[in-house]
Amino acid sequence: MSLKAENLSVGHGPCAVVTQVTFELQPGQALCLLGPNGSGKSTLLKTLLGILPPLQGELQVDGEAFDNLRGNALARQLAYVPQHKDDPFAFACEDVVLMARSHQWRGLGGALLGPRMADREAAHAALARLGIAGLAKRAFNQLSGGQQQLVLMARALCQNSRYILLDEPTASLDFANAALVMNQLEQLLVDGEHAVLWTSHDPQQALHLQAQVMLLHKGSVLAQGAASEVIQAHNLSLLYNLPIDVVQTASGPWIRATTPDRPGPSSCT
Ligand SMILES: Nc1ncnc2c1ncn2[C@@H]1O[C@H](COP(=O)(O)OP(=O)(O)OP(=O)(O)O)[C@@H](O)[C@H]1O
Repeated sequence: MSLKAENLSVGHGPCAVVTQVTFELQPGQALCLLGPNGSGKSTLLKTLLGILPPLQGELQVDGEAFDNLRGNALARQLAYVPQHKDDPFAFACEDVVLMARSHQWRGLGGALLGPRMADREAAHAALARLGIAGLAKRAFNQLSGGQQQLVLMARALCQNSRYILLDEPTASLDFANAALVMNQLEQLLVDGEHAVLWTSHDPQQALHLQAQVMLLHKGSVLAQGAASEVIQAHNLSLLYNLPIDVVQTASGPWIRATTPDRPGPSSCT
C-alpha cells in the first residue's frame, strides 16, 4: 500500500512548475514539502489530489493508476485539507465535517443514502478532537480563518482516508492550535494506518514528526530524504537564499536565520 509518484511533472496549463518528482509514501509515514513561496508546493499537492492533471509521469494509489480512481473511489483514499475554502453558503460546521463521509452513502445500484448515526457521531468526535465542538452549529463561512482551518482538519479526520494531504495546515493557527494539529498528525502516524503529506514553511515541523522531506527549489527537487539528514544549514540556506544555521541543542535541532551584523545605532551627539 502506498501513494506513489514517479517522474511527475506538475504545472498549470502547459507550463511546468516542478519536474521529476518521485516518491513513495506508505501508511505510518509522513512527507513534508518545503520550499519558498511560489516553488510549487500547492501545485504538486493539487496534482496528487487529482485537482490538476499531471503534465507528465505516473501516479498510483495502492497500486492503482490514478486515472482509474475518480470521485468516491478517490475520496476513500485521499483526504484534503486546503489552505482556504471559499464557501458562499452558510453550512453549519457539523455539516461541513459530516460531508466528508458522503462517499460512503451510496446504496445498492448507486442510490444516494443519507448520513447514518455513526457518521454524525464521527463528525462530532472529529470536532471534539480539534477542541471545537462548540463550533458545531456555527456557520462555517462566518468563522475566522484559523477556526475554518480547524474545521477543515476535523473534516479530514472524519473522512478517515488512508492518505491525508494538507496545504499549510497550521498557517492561520495560533501557537496552541498549531501544536494541537501537529499532535493530531503524529497520532495518525502512530496507528500505522494513515500517511500524511503536508506543505509547510516551518522545517521544524518535519523534524518534529521525523518525516521524509522534499525541498522544492527553482522547478526541481533540491534534496529529498529523512528530515534529520536533509534539514541542514547548507540545504536550507540554498532553499531560502538566506544564511541559515541548524544548531544542535539538548532538545533537538534548532533552525535559525543568521542575519549579517548590522551597524549599531549611530550616536546623535
Ligand atoms: N491557477 C494558476 N494558474 C497559473 N499559474 C498558477 C496558478 N496557481 C499558481 N500558479 C503559479 O504556479 C507557481 C507555483 O505556485 P504554488 O501555489 O504551487 O506555490 P507554493 O509553493 O504553494 O507557494 P506558497 O508557499 O506561496 O503557497 C507560482 O509561480 C504561481 O504563480
